[in-house]
Amino acid sequence: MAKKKPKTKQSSTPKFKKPSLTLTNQQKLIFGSLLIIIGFILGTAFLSYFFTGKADQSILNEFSLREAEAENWVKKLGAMLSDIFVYRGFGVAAFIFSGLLIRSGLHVLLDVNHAKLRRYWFWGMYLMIWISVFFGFFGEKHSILGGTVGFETNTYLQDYIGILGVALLLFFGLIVYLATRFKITIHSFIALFKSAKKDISDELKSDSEAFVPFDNSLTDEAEAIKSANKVVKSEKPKPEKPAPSVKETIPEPTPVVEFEPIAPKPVNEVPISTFEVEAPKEEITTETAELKIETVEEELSETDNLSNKLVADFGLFDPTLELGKYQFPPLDLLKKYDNEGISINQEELEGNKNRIVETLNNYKIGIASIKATIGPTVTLYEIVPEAGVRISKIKNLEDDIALSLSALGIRIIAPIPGKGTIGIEVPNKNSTIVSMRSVIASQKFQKTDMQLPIAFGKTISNETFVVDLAKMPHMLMAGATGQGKSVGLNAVLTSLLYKKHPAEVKFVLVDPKKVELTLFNKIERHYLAKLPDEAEAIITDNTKVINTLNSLCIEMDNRYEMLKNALCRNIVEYNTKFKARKLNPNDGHAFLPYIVLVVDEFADLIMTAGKEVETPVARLAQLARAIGIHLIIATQRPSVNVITGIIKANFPARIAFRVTSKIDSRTILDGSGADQLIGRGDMLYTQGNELVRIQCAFVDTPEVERIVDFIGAQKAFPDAHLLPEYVGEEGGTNLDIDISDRDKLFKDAAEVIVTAQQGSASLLQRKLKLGYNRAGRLIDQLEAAGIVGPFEGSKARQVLVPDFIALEQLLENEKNN
Ligand SMILES: Nc1ncnc2c1ncn2[C@@H]1O[C@H](COP(=O)(O)OP(=O)(O)OP(=O)(O)O)[C@@H](O)[C@H]1O
Repeated sequence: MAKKKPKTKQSSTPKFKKPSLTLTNQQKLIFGSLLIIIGFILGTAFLSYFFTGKADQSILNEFSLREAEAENWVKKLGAMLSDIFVYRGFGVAAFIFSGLLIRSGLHVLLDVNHAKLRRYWFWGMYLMIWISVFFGFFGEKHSILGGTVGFETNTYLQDYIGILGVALLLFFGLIVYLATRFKITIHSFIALFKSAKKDISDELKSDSEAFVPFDNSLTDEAEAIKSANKVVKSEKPKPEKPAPSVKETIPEPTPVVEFEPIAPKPVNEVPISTFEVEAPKEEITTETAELKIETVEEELSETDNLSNKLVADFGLFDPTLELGKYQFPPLDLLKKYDNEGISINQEELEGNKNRIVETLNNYKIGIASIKATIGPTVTLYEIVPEAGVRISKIKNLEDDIALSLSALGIRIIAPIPGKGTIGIEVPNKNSTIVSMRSVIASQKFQKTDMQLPIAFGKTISNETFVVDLAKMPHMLMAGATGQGKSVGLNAVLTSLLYKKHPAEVKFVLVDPKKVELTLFNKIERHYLAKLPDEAEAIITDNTKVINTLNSLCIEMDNRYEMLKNALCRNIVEYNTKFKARKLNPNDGHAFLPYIVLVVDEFADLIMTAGKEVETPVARLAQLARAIGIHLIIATQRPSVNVITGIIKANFPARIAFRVTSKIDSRTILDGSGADQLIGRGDMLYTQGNELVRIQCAFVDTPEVERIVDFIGAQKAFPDAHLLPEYVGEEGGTNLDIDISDRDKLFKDAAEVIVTAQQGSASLLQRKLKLGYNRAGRLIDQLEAAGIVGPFEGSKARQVLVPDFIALEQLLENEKNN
């Protein structure tokens, strides 16, 4: 397939090329206009030949005689050239040649797109030969239209393949031309045919509607038929909602509860209650529609024609091609547990339900109905109270119900949002493990089209819970020690490793505890990002985190600049455009992988670095969503001096594992609940208002080890993904750099910077394939030469030279001084 061609690979690592045309502007003017004039003269001569050719036959041999006069509008030269090109050459198709000359002249004059010109010439010559052979096919009678080339080629071909053979060959030639030049496919023919058919039937329909007789009775009849049809349509049976697993109605006045057996829900089945987490469908549709409109508009432009051509020739740009043979980790690296799947303890269910009803009855609260939904660790009893019962009354009985059920971790949700019921969550005596394997294997995760899907675990209705980190867009995770945070982080990373190619996502891992994330060192060159001068990708030293965070801010600014130049609003649009080859890598564009920053112990960082950490984190959290940088921050200590107001405001997605106090719960979730969890991966998730209780998927260290070993053993990128360098406050430049001491690549570097109009060392690293130190030195030298401005913190340096000509002049002046 085209996208697997090694050719594409070349384009995936574009090198900066010097402009190949070395003509000066004056030379371009002279040469360009010469070509146009020649083309024009030829065109005139050819046209004249069809009127004056016969008369000029005689003077063709008397070219050198001055007195011999030609009737051609371009006189003797015209007569001779048209004899060569039209009569002895290609007939009417010779006009194409003069057209090509004029077009070439314009290209040289205006200095535009030479690659395109080569294509024009190729297809122009092709068409010339085809037209000439086509007219030649009709014999000597029309020899002037096909020229000698057409006639002779025809007779030659007919001797070998006969008339039918030549006709078929011509037809094939035409198909090749139409298919390649106009991208015509068999489908476009079918579509054309279909639309024509539809137009005709529409027309017939509108005609018949236009001829509705002015007979009232008839019209009424038609109306009646129409409305009858409508009724029939609207009476179509609606799809039935799945029945709840346990449902019972308590008849008045004394409620009697009949508990039916509760069937376990198979994994992946449509749940009883669904928590919509994925983005609404319309959002995606609008985005796609906007993209489509954009594409249609841009297709008109020149650049788009070129990119379409490139896509036709090489296929869409494939960022995964550099590691084309990369294999995703197989499912069997993850452990299968024996006690997976829900086992129902009928006695327990019955007992719990009776106790709930009794407790409520003791307080004179009548129940209209009760049903249970069994989850992996808790069972949700949904109660519909009798009319007139105050909800707050039930809410206040939380402790009493907990006492009567003699269970920890009872949570009352009154009312369940979006439902007219009250929920009582009661932990199961024997909880089941939700394995990472089961959630990764689920259809919901496998078939998802989310950008950064995370399979967290299972909801209370045993439904696999998958969310898109790209939509969150940042996540705060808190919980007391030993309640499942590290497992949660591993579940996030594992989900992404199972779904995203190394070229599509990069992790920046911060692990002050030095133990939790070190395993991921093995996939440094596949999935990790780091600062250019760092030996280790995983950051364990708090002081280094500050540099990394600031570097991410620079990366963010660079990406915004790239998006701005590409007229894109977010990373998805940008990458779509880049894949469609609408963005030129020579202009500083590149495929942007998502970057996920994971901080395992944020409290530790804030305690040691305070504002220095808070400011870049808040900045990233505020701005980085559109450009594909996402933050996941975990902490054991959810106190207000760790999770500050500014951090909280920018992390809408929050996860709480069990915490010890209501205050901690409130700090994370803005409400209680996390203090009533039972631990071991029992968690609450919120992305706004609604709280979802989830049993986090369990992934053990040996499983993660097997995954990273599997990935680590495969071919990797030469280095970890390099983030832009960040020179701390102590960093400065020595502006007295001697011209003779300059790097050999100084001029190339200057050209790269001026072309991209972006003064960043990382750009030089990418384009010229340099290490960090050399690129940094080059930037210093460029600053000394006055090509880029001074260091500006997190922003890219300003480029002080507007274009190539100014650069040439600047360097020339330097030499002369
Ligand atoms: N989703 C889960 N399912 C089952 N058991 C779990 C789950 N998550 C955690 N556990 C159990 O809890 C233990 C502690 O989990 P984990 O190491 O993730 O806690 P932690 O919150 O990261 O603790 P610390 O903050 O001290 O690192 C695990 O070893 C495991 O036995």
